[in-house]
Amino acid sequence: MKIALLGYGKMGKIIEKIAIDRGHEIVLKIDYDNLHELTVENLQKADAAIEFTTPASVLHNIDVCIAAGVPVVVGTTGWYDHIADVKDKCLQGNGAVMYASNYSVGVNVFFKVNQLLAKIMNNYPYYDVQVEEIHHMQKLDSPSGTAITIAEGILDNVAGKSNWTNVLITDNPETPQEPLKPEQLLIESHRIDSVPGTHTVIYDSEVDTIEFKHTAHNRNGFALGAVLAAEWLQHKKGFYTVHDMFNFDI
Ligand SMILES: NC(=O)C1=CN([C@@H]2O[C@H](COP(=O)(O)OP(=O)(O)OC[C@H]3O[C@@H](n4cnc5c(N)ncnc54)[C@H](OP(=O)(O)O)[C@@H]3O)[C@@H](O)[C@H]2O)C=CC1
Ligand SMILES: O=C(O)C1=N[C@H](C(=O)O)C[C@H](O)C1
Repeated sequence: MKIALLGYGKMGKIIEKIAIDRGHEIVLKIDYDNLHELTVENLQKADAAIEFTTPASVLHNIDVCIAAGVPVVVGTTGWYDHIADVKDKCLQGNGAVMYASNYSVGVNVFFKVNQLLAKIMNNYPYYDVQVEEIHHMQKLDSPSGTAITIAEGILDNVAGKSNWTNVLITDNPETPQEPLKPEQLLIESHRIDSVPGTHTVIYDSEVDTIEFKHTAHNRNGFALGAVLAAEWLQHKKGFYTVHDMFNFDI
């Protein structure tokens, strides 16, 4: 398969290696310094595009892929308020778009078990629940997209929680913190060194604590999942999430 890489940063470089190892060819690489090469004509040289850039550029990049008729796997996070608009554009433009807050198999298993755990814990309202995420210092968005997906899995199943709220923990003890309402699900974000991504769901009661945790050791799992998604999306039309590709029903 011929692949266009939109974004050639930490993820783009690993995706390139994994794609080549799987027998694919990279026909276009777009980064901040050659944005003028992102044209419909150039994109049409590819069978699929894989997009890992920034929250500020992702919407434009998806638009160009739809205009070119090239399926696009979107990894960028931090744009999820626009999902409904992007879905409309994709369907109206007869495009093919897949998005996911996290493409790794391990995290997608974690998402599934998180929903099951939340269903069980809904019967025990004396446990309070919160989500914690830790990422590297260069991360632009908070909370992480993965933490949002985890929070949605909890909000769908735990009756005592109605919406999530985010606190980015800084080193500054003066940073004001709003008091939390009981129905708010806290997502605590930490930015430490070069951590690839750690997510923990914590159910806490007076008598004990249950911690459910996923730790990425590197970015290879995210990158492999994105390449698998491009293989899956090739020749399809429509708007998909990674859940359409992974089937963990038992
Ligand atoms: N869904 C998933 O599984 C995962 C998602 N992510 C998400 O992917 C995104 C990228 O992550 P990561 O690779 O670590 O980030 P990086 O900052 O390492 O890479 C982003 C790259 O995009 C480039 N860029 C900026 N603007 C544009 C543009 N308009 N068109 C093309 N390229 C552009 C940047 O160039 P320059 O540096 O010159 O500005 C940079 O090289 C983030 O949103 C992150 O949250 C990350 C891991 C897994
Ligand atoms: O920015 C990152 O690095 C990551 N972003 C994704 C997210 O926001 O959840 C996925 C992964 O955790 C790494």
